[in-house]
Amino acid sequence: MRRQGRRKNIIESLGDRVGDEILRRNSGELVLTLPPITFRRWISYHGADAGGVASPASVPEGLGLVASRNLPRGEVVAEVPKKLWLDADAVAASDLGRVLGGGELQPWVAVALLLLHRLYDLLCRSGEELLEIQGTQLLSTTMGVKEYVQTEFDNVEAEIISSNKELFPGTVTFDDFLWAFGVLRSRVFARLRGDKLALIPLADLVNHSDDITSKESSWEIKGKGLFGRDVLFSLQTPVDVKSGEQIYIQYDLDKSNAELALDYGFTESNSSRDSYTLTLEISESDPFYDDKLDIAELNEGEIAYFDIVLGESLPPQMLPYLRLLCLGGTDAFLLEALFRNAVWDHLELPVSPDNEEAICQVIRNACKSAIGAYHTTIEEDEELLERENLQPRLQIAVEVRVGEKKVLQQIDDSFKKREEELDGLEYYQERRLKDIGLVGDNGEIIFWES
Ligand SMILES: C[S@@+](CC[C@H](N)C(=O)[O-])C[C@H]1O[C@@H](n2cnc3c(N)ncnc32)[C@H](O)[C@@H]1O
Repeated sequence: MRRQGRRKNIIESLGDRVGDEILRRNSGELVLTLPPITFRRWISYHGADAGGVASPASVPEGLGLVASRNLPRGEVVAEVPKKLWLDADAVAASDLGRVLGGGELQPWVAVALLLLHRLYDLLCRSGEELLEIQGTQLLSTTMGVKEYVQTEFDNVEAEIISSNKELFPGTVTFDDFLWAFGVLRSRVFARLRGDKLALIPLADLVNHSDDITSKESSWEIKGKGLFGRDVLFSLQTPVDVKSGEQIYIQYDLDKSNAELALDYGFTESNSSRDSYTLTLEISESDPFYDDKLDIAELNEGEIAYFDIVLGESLPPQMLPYLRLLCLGGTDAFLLEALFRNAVWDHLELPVSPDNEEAICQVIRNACKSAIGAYHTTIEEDEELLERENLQPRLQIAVEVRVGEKKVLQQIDDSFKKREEELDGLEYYQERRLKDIGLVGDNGEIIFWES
């Protein structure tokens, strides 16, 4: 499902003048105005199509790469020379590079500006509506991302865009900048981020399929020519593909549905994509705040984030962190400096019934309040998903929120079960008495022989 209807395929506009001819504005939509044959010629002119093995074509996911003959797994389907990439070097070599000098802009901001500079007269200005994601983590992440992009935009707007009107003659709005950010998020290959950030024309047409489960990367950067001087991006098909079928890769096995929705505008039905990030933090009003903070910093840090995946067990560090968070009363001796080196080892196992019960309550209350913040129930969402003709955006939002709720429900259920099992657990004092030989393996008191 496509997130931004206004862009068709940015790649044609990135490389050179031939590309600039291809995109034209048509009732606010970016459209491909040159016939695909011209685009293919442009690609093969630059030697990027690996001998015509795969061609850009219209597919259900928008544009995609289709095999021109039967391709065995590992066959190279695109080889894109560095001169066609949109990366920090392309920025440096452009008019924009001259203006930026060796400035300190983050790589993505520089590339986003280049994108806007090349496309300035083509952008339409429709604002992007938010998904129907009330109560979800996706909403807070989306809002966080928007705020971050807004801050970056305010800086470059003041320092670069408004003072270089010859490079940006139209009005560049926050929406345009957000669009450029969205293009980068959805089209940059996972390991090509940060300083290595680059948009790779042609290769960026490859769509994702969850049926591709191999962890191996489908691409590499190679040197070609004399002494490997010509760097190129080489994309291979991860599986056999028949002639006429689409080539797919796996974008990222580790991304949750919320991340897939945010980055690419689609979700997967695979339950391992349903996840919830629990954020745990020591309360400043905790009477042992300072000691707990010192201890937390030895391990997870002041704020701990735990990604919990549907159907999988809790992250191993979560219970020890929760034990620390809830430590109090007679158990507070573990916070003393004397125990500092061993405290995390002690927290690996149950400390006391009170502590373990407090953990269950804290988590169950947090789950209940998070579930209560969604404006629909799991059942209502499932009913919605069964409806035909659900708007794609609504469908994504519902899939993300129902997945989050299921994970929260799973966490609540597992702590409910734990609450019922508290009597059967072994706690610190018992372990201690066993260690010094005062209690036997079955809990019996051992008396000294006379
Ligand atoms: C790297 S681009 C791939 C080319 C893109 N289809 C186009 O038309 O330009 C990534 C975007 O393709 C679309 N896409 C890729 N795989 C998809 C999938 N399995 N389901 C739905 N959309 C997909 C999404 O819009 C995503 O943001």
